[in-house]
Amino acid sequence: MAKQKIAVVGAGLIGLSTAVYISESISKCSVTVISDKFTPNTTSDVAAGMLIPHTYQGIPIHQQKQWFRETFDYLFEINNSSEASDAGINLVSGWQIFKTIPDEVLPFWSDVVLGFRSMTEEELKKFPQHRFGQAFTTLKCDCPSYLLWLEKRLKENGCQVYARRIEDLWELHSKYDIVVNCSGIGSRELMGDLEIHPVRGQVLKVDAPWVNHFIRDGDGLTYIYPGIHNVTLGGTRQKDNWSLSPDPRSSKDIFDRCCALEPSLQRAQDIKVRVGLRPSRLAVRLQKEILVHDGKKLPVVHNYGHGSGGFSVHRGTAKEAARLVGECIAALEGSSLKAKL
Ligand SMILES: Cc1cc2nc3c(=O)[nH]c(=O)nc-3n(C[C@H](O)[C@H](O)[C@H](O)COP(=O)(O)OP(=O)(O)OC[C@H]3O[C@@H](n4cnc5c(N)ncnc54)[C@H](O)[C@@H]3O)c2cc1C
Ligand SMILES: O=C([O-])CC(=O)C(=O)O
Repeated sequence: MAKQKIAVVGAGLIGLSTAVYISESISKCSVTVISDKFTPNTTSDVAAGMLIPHTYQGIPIHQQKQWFRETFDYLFEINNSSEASDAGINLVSGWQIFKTIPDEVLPFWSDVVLGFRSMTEEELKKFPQHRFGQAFTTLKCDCPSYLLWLEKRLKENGCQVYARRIEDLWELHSKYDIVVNCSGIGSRELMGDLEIHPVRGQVLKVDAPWVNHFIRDGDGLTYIYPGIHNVTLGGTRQKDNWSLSPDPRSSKDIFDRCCALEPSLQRAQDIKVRVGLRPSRLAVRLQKEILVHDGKKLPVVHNYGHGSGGFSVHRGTAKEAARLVGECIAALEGSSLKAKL
């Protein structure tokens, strides 16, 4: 049976990780990634890259937990290998702190991260405005390094990569058997999906090598995340704001909020401002769709809408997308067999 030709649209975290998973798990296919932007110019490059899940309201918790666990285990294995520095993965310990006791004292992901516990009174003394906290160790990606590492994996696996904007998925019908749509916020235009909307995030990437413990305010707005090459200071969450221009007032506000939690950041150097649009949706769209045009069919697998939590679940959603691609291949093989009989 001839190899099925698969096009993956999008070269952010989700497109690259899905293409890698497909190329490693399905032998009877060839994989091509097509995207108008690549690292370092995607939303995924801007992210802090911390593995702390955000809850998707439209997805059962057991499913989200499984995606997180698969992602955590995958990156933990890389972290424990000689690939860790190339892939930009590090383990980081720290605190998530709350001004009032949260409803969820034990979040669903507490037994996936390492050493989860409540903070002690002694630890909380550092944060006089906060009454409660959780201490744990998790993983962090240096996002541009991780995206380059995924691109390298793709090329080693014999995948093709093309720079091109797709106006309509149907353009791919003449050359490809199956399309995997990982276009993130681009799906609003490409699929006409009005459920997906931007949540603008502005962060600062600073040089402060003495900061090696993360701090996240439980409201999710303020965070200090030390990584391999810099410390990410966040942030903003501006719903339906499409502006990619840095806002100087937000930068000052982020810096002040972070310094209030970690005063030594006043000495941070080399402050760079980055802005990204989180591709937000009530639920990640992870499903098959058959496009039909003039009686011809094009199977599509969607994998987009990861919002604030793409890094935390990407390997799990890539695995699920690959399973759906496998189902499309089985259906195509079944129908070509029938046609021959
Ligand atoms: C400030 C900020 C901080 C964040 N921090 C974290 C964090 O700490 N932890 C975490 O888990 N998540 C975090 N996130 C969320 C995470 O960045 C996203 O969930 C993830 O990057 C989404 O990846 P993606 O591949 O879907 O999107 P993108 O990176 O936007 O990739 C989409 C790709 O599709 C391509 N594309 C779109 N339309 C078309 C088209 N028509 N034709 C061709 N190509 C197309 C684009 O060029 C791009 O390559 C953060 C996000 C932001 C903005
Ligand atoms: O909330 C966090 O800790 C970081 C993040 O995912 C974001 O800013 O989207």
